Amino acid sequence: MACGKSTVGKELALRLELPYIDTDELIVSKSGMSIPDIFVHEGEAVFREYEKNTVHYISCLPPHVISSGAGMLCTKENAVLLKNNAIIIYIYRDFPTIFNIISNDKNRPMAYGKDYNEIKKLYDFRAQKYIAHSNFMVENLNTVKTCTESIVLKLFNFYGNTD
Ligand SMILES: Nc1ncnc2c1ncn2[C@@H]1O[C@H](COP(=O)(O)OP(=O)(O)O)[C@@H](O)[C@H]1O
Ligand SMILES: O=C(O)C1=C[C@@H](OP(=O)(O)O)[C@@H](O)[C@H](O)C1
Ligand SMILES: [Mg+2]
Repeated sequence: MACGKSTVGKELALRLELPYIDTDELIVSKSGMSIPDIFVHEGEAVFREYEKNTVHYISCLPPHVISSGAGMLCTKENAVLLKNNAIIIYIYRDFPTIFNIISNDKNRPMAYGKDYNEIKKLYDFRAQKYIAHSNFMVENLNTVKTCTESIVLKLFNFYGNTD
C-alpha cells in the first residue's frame, strides 16, 4: 500500500511504450463497485477471489506493465501464476512515508482505522513475501521518475537491451 505501484507503474508503461493495467481498476470495473464498497459489502475474502480471477486474466495477456494491490502476492496461487508469467518488481518505500499516506485513507480498507503498530506488522509480514517472490527490488525514495529509471536499468540487466 502506497509504495507507488500504481503511480510508478503508469510512468513505466509510458517509458517502455507498453499498455498498462492496474489490477484494482480491473476489479472495480468488472465488479461495478469501489474497492472500499467491496470490502464493506462483500468482505475481504470475496475481494481476494476477484484478485485471483484477475491474475488468471492478466497471465494470458501479451506484454503489459501491471500494477497490483499490495495483498496480491499473499495468495500463493497468485504468486505462482505471476512468477511463471511475469517479472515481479518489489517497490520499496519507507514505512513512515507510507503510514502518513494511508493512515486516514478510506480508500485503503486494509489500513483504515488501524493504528501504527498494526499496519507496521502487516508491512513487515508482506515485505518477506515481496522479497521471496519478486525478481528484484527498487527503492521509491526520490521522484517517480528516478524510481522508473531504476526499474528500466534493472530490466536492462535482467533482460538485455529494453529499447
Ligand atoms: N516518488 C514519489 N514521490 C512523490 N509522491 C509519490 C511517489 N511515489 C508515489 N507517490 C504518491 O504516493 C501515493 C501512493 O502511491 P500509489 O501509486 O497509489 O501507491 P500504491 O499503488 O502502491 O498503493 C500517491 O499519492 C502517489 O502520487
Ligand atoms: O493492502 C491490500 O491488501 C490492498 C491494497 C490495495 O491496493 P494498493 O496497494 O494500491 O493500495 C487494494 O488492492 C485493496 O485495498 C487491498
Ligand atoms: Mg495502487
